[in-house]
Amino acid sequence: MARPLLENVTGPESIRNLNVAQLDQLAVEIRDFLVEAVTRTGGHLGPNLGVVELTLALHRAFDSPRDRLLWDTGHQAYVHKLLTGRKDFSRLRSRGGLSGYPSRQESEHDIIENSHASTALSYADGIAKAHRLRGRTDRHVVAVIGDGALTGGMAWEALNNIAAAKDLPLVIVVNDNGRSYAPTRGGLADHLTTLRTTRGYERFLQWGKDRLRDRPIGGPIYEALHGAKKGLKDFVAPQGLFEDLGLKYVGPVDGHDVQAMETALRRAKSFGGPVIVHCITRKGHGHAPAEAHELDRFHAIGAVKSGAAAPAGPSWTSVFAKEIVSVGAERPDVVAITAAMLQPVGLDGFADAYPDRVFDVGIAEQHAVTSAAGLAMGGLHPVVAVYATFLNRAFDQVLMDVALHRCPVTFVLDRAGATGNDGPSHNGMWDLSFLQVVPGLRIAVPRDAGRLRRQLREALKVSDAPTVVRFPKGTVARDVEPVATIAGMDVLARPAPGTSPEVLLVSIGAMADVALATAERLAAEGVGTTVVDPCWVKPVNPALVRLAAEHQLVVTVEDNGRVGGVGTAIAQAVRDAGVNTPVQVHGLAQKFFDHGSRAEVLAESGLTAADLALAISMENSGTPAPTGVPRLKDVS
Ligand SMILES: Cc1ncc(C[n+]2csc(CCOP(=O)(O)OP(=O)(O)O)c2C)c(N)n1
Ligand SMILES: CC(=O)[C@@H](O)[C@H](O)COP(=O)(O)O
Ligand SMILES: [Mg+2]
Repeated sequence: MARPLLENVTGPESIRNLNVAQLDQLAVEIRDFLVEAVTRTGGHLGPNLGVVELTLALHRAFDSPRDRLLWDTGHQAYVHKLLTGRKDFSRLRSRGGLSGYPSRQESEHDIIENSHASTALSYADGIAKAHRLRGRTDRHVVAVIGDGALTGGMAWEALNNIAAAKDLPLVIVVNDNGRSYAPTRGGLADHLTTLRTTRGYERFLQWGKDRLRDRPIGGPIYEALHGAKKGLKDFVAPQGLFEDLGLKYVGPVDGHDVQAMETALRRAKSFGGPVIVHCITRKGHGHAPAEAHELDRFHAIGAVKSGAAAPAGPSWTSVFAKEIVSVGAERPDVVAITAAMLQPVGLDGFADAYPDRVFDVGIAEQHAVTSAAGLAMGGLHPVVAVYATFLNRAFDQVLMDVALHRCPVTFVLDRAGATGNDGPSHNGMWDLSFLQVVPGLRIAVPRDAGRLRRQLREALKVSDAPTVVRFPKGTVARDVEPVATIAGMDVLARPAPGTSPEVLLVSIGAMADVALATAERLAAEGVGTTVVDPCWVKPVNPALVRLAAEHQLVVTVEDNGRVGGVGTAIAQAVRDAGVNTPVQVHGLAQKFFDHGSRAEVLAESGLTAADLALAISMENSGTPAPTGVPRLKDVS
């Protein structure tokens, strides 16, 4: 379809003189653009279809970037990007293309790049206070937060502070579509539903809108009714949780009505203190297949390429999903916890089979972990299934609530290692580092489906310590059977007959194929390599230290940040045992990676067979590093 209005949008100022009909037409054009573009590249189609009118109203009521617009989680900022001069979505989430989240290097209109949910209100609190202290009282801060993100604890820590700062010019837009992926759970969600679905209040507003809107005097009366004092709302809707906190509340507003949204936002802006604008939207709005998609309203879709080959095999997640269901039949003490991601982490089958043994705590990873400690203290064995990067925010809970009490909690960390397209805050590259310091906690890193099934069961058998099983995103690696086992470790390859064992290549988890290919390259140079997979990487297996003593060089390869990871722990154990074999540690560079494919992120850190073989050969022969290959000392 032609998109004449969208084509003329070069920045927020372009939409400020459009009339209602033009805005409605522009919304149609934006939706059409999003469906076409995001279907081609993959991305967060549903959330962005739900915020078209909301974003138009925001950029009309406020003056970005002077006014700061913050997007919680940031996956719903595509329309914001379109309205701030970024229309080339052809390489969305691919290296060199637009990020799938706000990006400060892309635009001065973008402020938060972290894709971890429930943070926007805290940023807003800080920025608004900074404006006040710097005398910038004419600048507004607006935070858009979803009903899902509002179930995160940080959001309530922020609200507690914001509510106390009566003169803080801060507008909080609650984008309430009733869903994270699935319908949002919990008492807060129920309260929002009450506000949203109180028929009397909605019907009353609709009556006002229909009858008053087009009359000359109707507008102001409608405005007065819509911006009703508390009395009206109490009369037709229950006392608001937010008002109990001392926050002004405007809404619920139809988030798909640009005019109503703009009116509400301007009213909120005029208050001069913290205000909640509760807007009601529909995820996937305006695109029938998304609206009909019961699972998650096209929350995050893959690229729909005509004729694209089907995935090469099952995903890591699906292997876990199947195994945990069979474990559930054998172990009535096993229960599971998700942080609003039941299906993405593979617990949907378990939930279908054992509905009473799955708990969706909302986007509340800290609560998930300590609640798991409670479940364990109650005699159960909880499985906490989260994306690896999201466990970061529950580190203290793992350390002091689970490990200190030696609770038998099993953490299943999906999307561990380089994920790539979701940008720097989604790479699960931290867990093998920060979990190293947790006393008693044990970590399994399966290399394939067979090991995932086995190690999950091994983890669930541990009754006096927390355990971790972590695996990457995507298609599960092919099964690699060991040629031998040594004290629970799998030997994947030995030096060719007649070749002395020079290099001990320690392959961690899904890096097995890269490690084996590296060993082949080294063998071609006559370098004898033993490839070993420890399977359980924490604590370091003493047999690995003994193997190190039998080789001239130890090389470790892991899909985690280099600093403080498994390789570092092995180097420390080798040193502590008085073994002088040098250890060469390979992992992801300790940096924030630009979005790109998993392969691009791994290659950027030299985690390819070619780069590893070269680095090992150089180390082995002591020759100076050729240009281009990151010397280990050069890669932080
Ligand atoms: C700490 C954290 N946990 C989980 C996620 C994964 N996640 C991304 S979007 C999303 C749902 C967000 O729901 P909501 O805030 O209501 O926004 P909507 O998609 O409905 O617009 C979740 C759980 C995340 N980004 N951050
Ligand atoms: C925004 C967010 O955190 C999730 O939607 C994430 O983007 C999903 O990642 P996967 O596509 O790997 O499930
Ligand atoms: Mg939502």
